[in-house]
Amino acid sequence: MKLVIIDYGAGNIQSIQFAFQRLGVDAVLTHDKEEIMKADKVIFPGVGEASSAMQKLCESGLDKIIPDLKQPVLGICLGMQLMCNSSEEGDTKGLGIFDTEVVKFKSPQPLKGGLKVPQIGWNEIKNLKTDLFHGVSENDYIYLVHSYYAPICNETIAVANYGLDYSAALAKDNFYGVQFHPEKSSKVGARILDNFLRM
Ligand SMILES: NC(=O)CC[C@H](N)C(=O)O
Repeated sequence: MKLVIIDYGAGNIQSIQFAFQRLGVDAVLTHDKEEIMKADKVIFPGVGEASSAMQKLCESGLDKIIPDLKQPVLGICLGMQLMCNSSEEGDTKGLGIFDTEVVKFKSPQPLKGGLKVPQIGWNEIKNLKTDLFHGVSENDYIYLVHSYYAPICNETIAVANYGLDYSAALAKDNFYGVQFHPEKSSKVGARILDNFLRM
């Protein structure tokens, strides 16, 4: 099984690579289009600011191939956000895989209970759908760091609440995206990555 992590200069890729190592799988870090297209599974990571990450992706030409990939693809955090139609962050046009627009948590209102933006820490996931969450329980905890979120939509496969319900994960066809960091989400995160490897 060949697993690649797309390396376009905007990823937290080493921690993801280590997480797969703990599952016994050596992931290849690459920006090579052929290698990405031939892989069995693809991870699309991302941390930082949306428009600069998207710019790097476009400079590498990878924005053209990702939407056409046929194997299971998992976007993580900013990777998931860039798979949506757009992000409010830096007024960024996304890859248009998930049919939704990423927006910012409004601070301090309407967030209730003095919630701070960005959300940093552990939160619960619920309304879990698809085999990505096989063996994961409703209200299990995952780890997140983000200021922007995808609203609930037809492609939502997990929900989190931070002042409002939003998409903790999205799926469409062979594409999956998680707003949280499975590589930093302890046993639950490891289970989700393992489930992805079995798709
Ligand atoms: N942790 C991150 O890199 C966050 C991604 C994105 N800029 C957000 O705030 O939602």
